[in-house]
Amino acid sequence: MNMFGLNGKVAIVTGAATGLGQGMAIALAEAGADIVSVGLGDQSETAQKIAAVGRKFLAIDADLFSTEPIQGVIDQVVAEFGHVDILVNNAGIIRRADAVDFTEKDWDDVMNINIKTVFFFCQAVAKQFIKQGTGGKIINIASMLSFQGGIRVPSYTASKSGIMGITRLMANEWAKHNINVNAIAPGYMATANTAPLRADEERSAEILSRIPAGRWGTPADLGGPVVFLAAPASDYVSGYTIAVDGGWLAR
Ligand SMILES: NC(=O)c1ccc[n+]([C@@H]2O[C@H](COP(=O)([O-])OP(=O)(O)OC[C@H]3O[C@@H](n4cnc5c(N)ncnc54)[C@H](O)[C@@H]3O)[C@@H](O)[C@H]2O)c1
Ligand SMILES: O=C(O)C(=O)C[C@H](O)[C@H](O)CO
Repeated sequence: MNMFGLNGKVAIVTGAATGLGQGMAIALAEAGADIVSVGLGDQSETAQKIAAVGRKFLAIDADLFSTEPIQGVIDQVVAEFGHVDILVNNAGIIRRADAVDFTEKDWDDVMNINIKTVFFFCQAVAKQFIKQGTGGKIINIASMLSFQGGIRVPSYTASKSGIMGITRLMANEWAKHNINVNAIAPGYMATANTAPLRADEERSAEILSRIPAGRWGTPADLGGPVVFLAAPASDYVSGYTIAVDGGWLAR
């Protein structure tokens, strides 16, 4: 068995049209998986990059603000490929304002997409893994702010700390079905999510000065960790959140 091989596996990646999701989708495809990208926006760039690797690609338009599309997505994937093996819950949003000014809408919007939908996507795919009798791999995208408070991102911090907690809970309950649930906590990565931070010279310099690697992360930096957590190599890793942060947390 190739410990890092994903040949014959089907991976659902949410929010893979851009950024970290696209980077992880490419890495999973390079390891042999066929890719289903679920989310909003133009998926053509991801489609092109997966085709270049020689794997199958299916784009499904779905607004993950609501849990409503989830079962239909799984049914469509099973109809197309016959099975699903890997779920990467990557789609997420951030809203920034001081805690004293933070609105209820910004709280609810972030919590809906970043944690409620993630939990119910995990639940639906776990039911499918159990039905298949194959086990499976779930990888949730957390953040440095699963471990730290941060500033001006109250609902984001709540959602990403919550991700670390429910990742452990689901791992505990579903290990008996050979389902591994783990998370990746990216550090400060150069994507649309952090564009306002990188545009602010002072904040950007402050962040960079704290990263031992001396640079912002890139989508490709998540490739190795996501393939590890999707592959047989991590079969005994359960409920863990791996920081991929250029040393930020260790400092
Ligand atoms: N960039 C960072 O520094 C960083 C650090 C830690 C964690 N993260 C997390 O990584 C994940 C990916 O973010 P990114 O940095 O690549 O930014 P991004 O904005 O490029 O990616 C977010 C993706 O989620 C999708 N999405 C947003 N709302 C959606 C909705 N309602 N329905 C379906 N899809 C939706 C977007 O279309 C997009 O493809 C997020 O969960 C984010 O919180 C990012
Ligand atoms: O601190 C902020 O404003 C962020 O943007 C946090 C980053 O997006 C990221 O989640 C850090 O891991």
